[in-house]
Amino acid sequence: MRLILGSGSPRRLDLLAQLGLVPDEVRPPDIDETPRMGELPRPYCARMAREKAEAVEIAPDEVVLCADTTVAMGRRVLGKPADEVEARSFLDALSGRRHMVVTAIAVKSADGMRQREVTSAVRMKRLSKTEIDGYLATGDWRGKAGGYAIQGPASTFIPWISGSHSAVVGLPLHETAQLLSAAGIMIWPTA
Ligand SMILES: Cc1cn([C@H]2C[C@H](O)[C@@H](COP(=O)(O)OP(=O)(O)OP(=O)(O)O)O2)c(=O)[nH]c1=O
Repeated sequence: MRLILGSGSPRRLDLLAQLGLVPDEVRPPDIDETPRMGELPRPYCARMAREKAEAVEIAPDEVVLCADTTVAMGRRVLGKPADEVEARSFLDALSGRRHMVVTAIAVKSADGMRQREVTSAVRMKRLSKTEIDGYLATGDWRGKAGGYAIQGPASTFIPWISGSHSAVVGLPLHETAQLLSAAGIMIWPTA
């Protein structure tokens, strides 16, 4: 079986490497990521992962892995900020509060689609203007759901998480290994 990573996220490539997997090809999907009116974060995230997998063409001997990470403030979806102004508004909203990070994965092969989603709780300290200004200046918020990345300088803002660290970064490795194995990708090579 050939493994296709249906993602342009360098984080997902790195996380996959932690399973000892190097994709045979990377095929980033191009879909409309606009949430529907009133769509809640978890169903939105699951829909995104599924639509990404549906958008990637595969041959009968290929398995494609797609994922979506969404930050949820209550019923509100915080996606990737379009610009620094939006990133600041996200950080203002997250400051001093607990939020959820949902990552959904979808694995598609000739025998169908398998999906999982993982929700983690993350607490962010109360941020001062100096901290927000300083963090925005690093540019690390770009392309990150909610306008921060737990694996970068924003980790100094996060005293506590409950859930899966790899899921917050972009790919829940436990569930990813399960779905890929079920689809015929060998994780632990036999001698
Ligand atoms: C919350 C959080 C998100 N992120 C990243 C992971 C994802 O790359 C990104 C969320 O955007 P996604 O839409 O999930 O993914 P993407 O657009 O980067 O890539 P693709 O659709 O091609 O798979 O936010 C972090 O790196 N660290 C974090 O702590």
